[in-house]
Amino acid sequence: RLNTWESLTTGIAQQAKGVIAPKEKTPFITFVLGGPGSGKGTQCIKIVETFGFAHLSAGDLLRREIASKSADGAMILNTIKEGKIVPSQVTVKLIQKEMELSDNHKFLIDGFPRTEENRVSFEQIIGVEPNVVLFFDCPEEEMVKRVLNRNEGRVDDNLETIKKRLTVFQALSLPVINYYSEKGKLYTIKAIGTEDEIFEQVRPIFAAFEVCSQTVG
Ligand SMILES: Nc1ncnc2c1ncn2[C@@H]1O[C@H](COP(=O)(O)OP(=O)(O)OP(=O)(O)O)[C@@H](O)[C@H]1O
Ligand SMILES: Nc1ccn([C@H]2C[C@H](O)[C@@H](COP(=O)(O)O)O2)c(=O)n1
Ligand SMILES: [Mg+2]
Repeated sequence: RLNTWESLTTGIAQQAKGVIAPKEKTPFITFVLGGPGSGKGTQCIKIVETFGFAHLSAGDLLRREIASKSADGAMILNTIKEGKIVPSQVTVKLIQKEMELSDNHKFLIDGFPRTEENRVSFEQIIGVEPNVVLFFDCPEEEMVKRVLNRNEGRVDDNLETIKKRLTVFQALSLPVINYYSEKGKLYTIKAIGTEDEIFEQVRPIFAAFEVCSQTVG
Protein backbone atom coordinates (compact mmCIF):
# COMPACT_ATOMS: atom_id res chain seq x y z
CA ARG A 1 0.00 0.00 0.00
CA LEU A 2 1.23 3.49 -0.83
CA ASN A 3 1.73 5.87 2.07
CA THR A 4 0.42 9.43 1.83
CA TRP A 5 3.80 10.78 0.79
CA GLU A 6 3.92 8.42 -2.19
CA SER A 7 0.31 8.94 -3.15
CA LEU A 8 0.64 12.73 -2.87
CA THR A 9 3.69 12.62 -5.08
CA THR A 10 2.35 10.26 -7.69
CA GLY A 11 -1.33 11.14 -7.51
CA ILE A 12 -2.24 7.44 -7.63
CA ALA A 13 -4.91 7.80 -4.94
CA GLN A 14 -6.57 10.51 -7.02
CA GLN A 15 -6.11 8.67 -10.31
CA ALA A 16 -7.78 5.59 -8.84
CA LYS A 17 -10.81 7.74 -8.06
CA GLY A 18 -10.54 9.06 -11.63
CA VAL A 19 -11.10 12.68 -10.64
CA ILE A 20 -7.79 14.50 -10.38
CA ALA A 21 -4.72 14.62 -12.58
CA PRO A 22 -1.46 13.15 -11.22
CA LYS A 23 0.49 15.36 -8.84
CA GLU A 24 3.82 16.11 -10.39
CA LYS A 25 5.25 18.35 -7.67
CA THR A 26 6.80 17.34 -4.39
CA PRO A 27 4.65 18.49 -1.43
CA PHE A 28 5.90 21.61 0.37
CA ILE A 29 4.72 21.53 3.97
CA THR A 30 4.61 24.43 6.43
CA PHE A 31 3.53 23.95 10.04
CA VAL A 32 2.06 27.09 11.61
CA LEU A 33 2.51 27.20 15.39
CA GLY A 34 1.84 29.69 18.19
CA GLY A 35 -0.32 30.08 21.29
CA PRO A 36 -4.09 30.57 21.26
CA GLY A 37 -4.90 33.92 19.63
CA SER A 38 -1.35 34.53 18.42
CA GLY A 39 -2.74 35.20 14.91
CA LYS A 40 -2.01 31.95 13.08
CA GLY A 41 -5.31 31.81 11.20
CA THR A 42 -5.20 35.52 10.33
CA GLN A 43 -1.71 35.26 8.83
CA CYS A 44 -2.56 31.99 7.02
CA ILE A 45 -5.24 33.86 5.06
CA LYS A 46 -2.59 36.35 3.89
CA ILE A 47 -0.11 33.60 3.00
CA VAL A 48 -2.80 31.83 0.95
CA GLU A 49 -3.64 35.08 -0.90
CA THR A 50 0.00 35.92 -1.62
CA PHE A 51 1.65 32.55 -2.14
CA GLY A 52 -1.19 30.20 -3.14
CA PHE A 53 -0.96 27.62 -0.36
CA ALA A 54 -3.79 25.30 0.67
CA HIS A 55 -4.75 26.17 4.27
CA LEU A 56 -5.51 23.21 6.54
CA SER A 57 -6.44 24.32 10.06
CA ALA A 58 -6.40 21.37 12.48
CA GLY A 59 -8.83 23.22 14.76
CA ASP A 60 -11.24 23.88 11.85
CA LEU A 61 -11.11 20.23 10.77
CA LEU A 62 -11.90 19.14 14.34
CA ARG A 63 -14.75 21.68 14.61
CA ARG A 64 -16.13 20.32 11.32
CA GLU A 65 -16.22 16.83 12.86
CA ILE A 66 -18.21 18.21 15.80
CA ALA A 67 -20.64 20.00 13.48
CA SER A 68 -21.14 16.88 11.32
CA LYS A 69 -21.90 14.82 14.45
CA SER A 70 -19.36 12.18 13.42
CA ALA A 71 -18.50 9.24 15.69
CA ASP A 72 -15.65 11.24 17.28
CA GLY A 73 -17.64 14.50 17.48
CA ALA A 74 -18.67 14.32 21.14
CA MET A 75 -15.19 13.33 22.30
CA ILE A 76 -13.65 16.18 20.26
CA LEU A 77 -16.11 18.73 21.67
CA ASN A 78 -15.35 17.72 25.27
CA THR A 79 -11.61 17.81 24.62
CA ILE A 80 -11.76 21.30 23.06
CA LYS A 81 -13.98 22.64 25.88
CA GLU A 82 -11.37 21.39 28.35
CA GLY A 83 -8.55 23.09 26.42
CA LYS A 84 -6.90 19.68 25.91
CA ILE A 85 -5.48 17.97 22.81
CA VAL A 86 -7.45 15.47 20.72
CA PRO A 87 -5.70 12.08 20.19
CA SER A 88 -3.17 12.43 17.37
CA GLN A 89 -4.50 9.55 15.30
CA VAL A 90 -7.85 11.38 14.89
CA THR A 91 -6.31 14.72 13.89
CA VAL A 92 -3.67 13.26 11.55
CA LYS A 93 -6.29 11.19 9.71
CA LEU A 94 -8.34 14.36 9.09
CA ILE A 95 -5.26 16.20 7.80
CA GLN A 96 -4.30 13.22 5.64
CA LYS A 97 -7.74 13.14 4.02
CA GLU A 98 -7.58 16.85 3.18
CA MET A 99 -4.08 16.55 1.73
CA GLU A 100 -5.11 13.66 -0.47
CA LEU A 101 -8.19 15.51 -1.72
CA SER A 102 -6.28 18.72 -2.50
CA ASP A 103 -4.87 19.43 -5.95
CA ASN A 104 -2.37 21.84 -4.39
CA HIS A 105 1.16 20.74 -3.44
CA LYS A 106 1.83 23.59 -0.97
CA PHE A 107 0.21 23.06 2.43
CA LEU A 108 -0.08 25.37 5.43
CA ILE A 109 -0.94 23.15 8.37
CA ASP A 110 -2.25 25.54 11.01
CA GLY A 111 -2.28 24.64 14.72
CA PHE A 112 -0.43 21.39 14.22
CA PRO A 113 1.63 19.69 15.70
CA ARG A 114 0.56 20.82 19.18
CA THR A 115 2.41 18.00 20.99
CA GLU A 116 5.35 15.66 20.48
CA GLU A 117 2.76 12.88 20.02
CA ASN A 118 1.15 14.94 17.19
CA ARG A 119 4.55 15.44 15.58
CA VAL A 120 5.59 11.78 15.67
CA SER A 121 2.16 10.61 14.54
CA PHE A 122 2.30 12.90 11.46
CA GLU A 123 5.75 11.59 10.54
CA GLN A 124 4.58 7.98 10.94
CA ILE A 125 1.25 8.28 9.11
CA ILE A 126 2.10 10.86 6.41
CA GLY A 127 5.74 9.83 6.16
CA VAL A 128 7.18 13.29 5.63
CA GLU A 129 8.70 16.20 7.60
CA PRO A 130 7.82 19.89 7.22
CA ASN A 131 9.95 22.16 5.02
CA VAL A 132 9.19 25.25 7.14
CA VAL A 133 7.87 25.78 10.68
CA LEU A 134 6.49 29.23 11.53
CA PHE A 135 6.17 30.25 15.18
CA PHE A 136 4.00 33.26 16.00
CA ASP A 137 5.51 34.47 19.25
CA CYS A 138 3.01 36.65 21.13
CA PRO A 139 2.83 37.82 24.76
CA GLU A 140 0.18 35.97 26.82
CA GLU A 141 -1.64 39.17 27.77
CA GLU A 142 -2.12 40.07 24.10
CA MET A 143 -3.27 36.52 23.21
CA VAL A 144 -5.89 36.55 25.98
CA LYS A 145 -7.15 39.98 24.86
CA ARG A 146 -7.45 38.85 21.22
CA VAL A 147 -9.23 35.58 22.05
CA LEU A 148 -11.74 37.29 24.34
CA ASN A 149 -12.50 39.82 21.57
CA ARG A 150 -12.72 37.22 18.79
CA ASN A 151 -16.51 36.88 18.87
CA GLU A 152 -16.82 33.83 16.55
CA GLY A 153 -18.89 31.79 19.01
CA ARG A 154 -16.11 29.29 19.73
CA VAL A 155 -16.73 27.09 22.81
CA ASP A 156 -13.11 27.59 23.92
CA ASP A 157 -13.08 31.42 23.74
CA ASN A 158 -13.68 32.02 27.45
CA LEU A 159 -11.23 32.90 30.20
CA GLU A 160 -11.38 29.52 31.94
CA THR A 161 -10.57 27.52 28.78
CA ILE A 162 -7.97 30.05 27.58
CA LYS A 163 -6.01 29.62 30.84
CA LYS A 164 -6.00 25.85 30.30
CA ARG A 165 -4.96 26.24 26.65
CA LEU A 166 -2.06 28.49 27.66
CA THR A 167 -0.88 25.89 30.19
CA VAL A 168 -1.08 23.16 27.53
CA PHE A 169 0.79 25.40 25.09
CA GLN A 170 3.66 25.96 27.56
CA ALA A 171 3.89 22.32 28.63
CA LEU A 172 3.25 20.43 25.38
CA SER A 173 3.66 22.76 22.38
CA LEU A 174 6.85 24.62 23.33
CA PRO A 175 8.89 21.36 23.26
CA VAL A 176 7.76 20.86 19.62
CA ILE A 177 8.83 24.42 18.78
CA ASN A 178 12.23 23.78 20.41
CA TYR A 179 12.58 20.54 18.45
CA TYR A 180 12.21 22.37 15.13
CA SER A 181 14.49 25.16 16.30
CA GLU A 182 17.22 22.58 16.89
CA LYS A 183 16.58 21.15 13.41
CA GLY A 184 17.08 24.61 11.86
CA LYS A 185 13.53 24.70 10.44
CA LEU A 186 12.00 27.28 12.77
CA TYR A 187 11.13 30.85 11.69
CA THR A 188 10.04 32.96 14.66
CA ILE A 189 7.72 35.88 13.99
CA LYS A 190 7.22 38.65 16.57
CA ALA A 191 3.43 38.54 16.52
CA ILE A 192 2.67 42.01 17.82
CA GLY A 193 1.70 45.07 15.80
CA THR A 194 -0.84 45.30 13.02
CA GLU A 195 -1.73 42.29 10.88
CA ASP A 196 0.06 43.91 7.92
CA GLU A 197 3.20 44.65 9.95
CA ILE A 198 3.33 41.02 11.05
CA PHE A 199 2.84 39.80 7.49
CA GLU A 200 5.89 41.83 6.43
CA GLN A 201 7.97 39.48 8.63
CA VAL A 202 6.29 36.43 7.06
CA ARG A 203 6.48 37.48 3.40
CA PRO A 204 10.30 37.22 2.92
CA ILE A 205 10.37 33.68 4.27
CA PHE A 206 8.10 32.36 1.52
CA ALA A 207 9.50 34.74 -1.09
CA ALA A 208 12.93 33.14 -0.52
CA PHE A 209 11.52 29.64 -1.03
CA GLU A 210 9.74 30.79 -4.23
CA VAL A 211 13.08 32.07 -5.60
CA CYS A 212 14.77 28.76 -4.67
CA SER A 213 12.10 26.67 -6.41
CA GLN A 214 12.33 28.85 -9.55
CA THR A 215 16.13 28.55 -9.57
CA VAL A 216 16.04 24.77 -9.11
CA GLY A 217 13.36 24.52 -11.81
N1 LIG B 1 -2.03 41.64 14.71
C1 LIG B 1 -3.22 41.59 15.29
N2 LIG B 1 -3.64 42.61 16.09
C2 LIG B 1 -4.85 42.55 16.69
N3 LIG B 1 -5.73 41.54 16.56
C3 LIG B 1 -5.37 40.51 15.78
C4 LIG B 1 -4.11 40.48 15.13
N4 LIG B 1 -4.03 39.34 14.41
C5 LIG B 1 -5.18 38.67 14.64
N5 LIG B 1 -5.99 39.38 15.44
C6 LIG B 1 -7.31 38.99 15.93
O1 LIG B 1 -7.11 38.17 17.08
C7 LIG B 1 -8.02 37.08 17.10
C8 LIG B 1 -7.23 35.77 17.10
O2 LIG B 1 -6.57 35.64 15.83
P1 LIG B 1 -6.49 34.23 15.09
O3 LIG B 1 -7.84 33.61 15.10
O4 LIG B 1 -5.83 34.46 13.80
O5 LIG B 1 -5.52 33.46 16.10
P2 LIG B 1 -5.09 31.93 16.13
O6 LIG B 1 -3.64 31.89 16.44
O7 LIG B 1 -5.56 31.25 14.91
O8 LIG B 1 -5.89 31.43 17.40
P3 LIG B 1 -6.41 29.97 17.77
O9 LIG B 1 -5.22 29.11 18.08
O10 LIG B 1 -7.24 30.17 18.99
O11 LIG B 1 -7.19 29.46 16.59
C9 LIG B 1 -8.93 37.26 15.90
O12 LIG B 1 -10.11 37.91 16.31
C10 LIG B 1 -8.11 38.16 14.95
O13 LIG B 1 -8.94 38.97 14.14
N1 LIG C 1 -3.38 19.69 16.68
C1 LIG C 1 -4.52 20.07 17.32
C2 LIG C 1 -5.15 21.27 16.99
C3 LIG C 1 -6.27 21.64 17.68
N2 LIG C 1 -6.76 20.84 18.64
C4 LIG C 1 -7.97 21.21 19.42
C5 LIG C 1 -7.55 21.78 20.75
C6 LIG C 1 -7.50 23.25 20.47
O1 LIG C 1 -7.60 23.99 21.66
C7 LIG C 1 -8.71 23.39 19.55
C8 LIG C 1 -8.76 24.62 18.71
O2 LIG C 1 -7.64 24.67 17.82
P1 LIG C 1 -7.23 26.06 17.11
O3 LIG C 1 -8.38 26.45 16.27
O4 LIG C 1 -6.99 27.00 18.22
O5 LIG C 1 -5.99 25.80 16.33
O6 LIG C 1 -8.69 22.22 18.75
C9 LIG C 1 -6.14 19.63 18.93
O7 LIG C 1 -6.58 18.89 19.82
N3 LIG C 1 -5.03 19.28 18.25
MG1 LIG D 1 -6.82 29.60 14.58
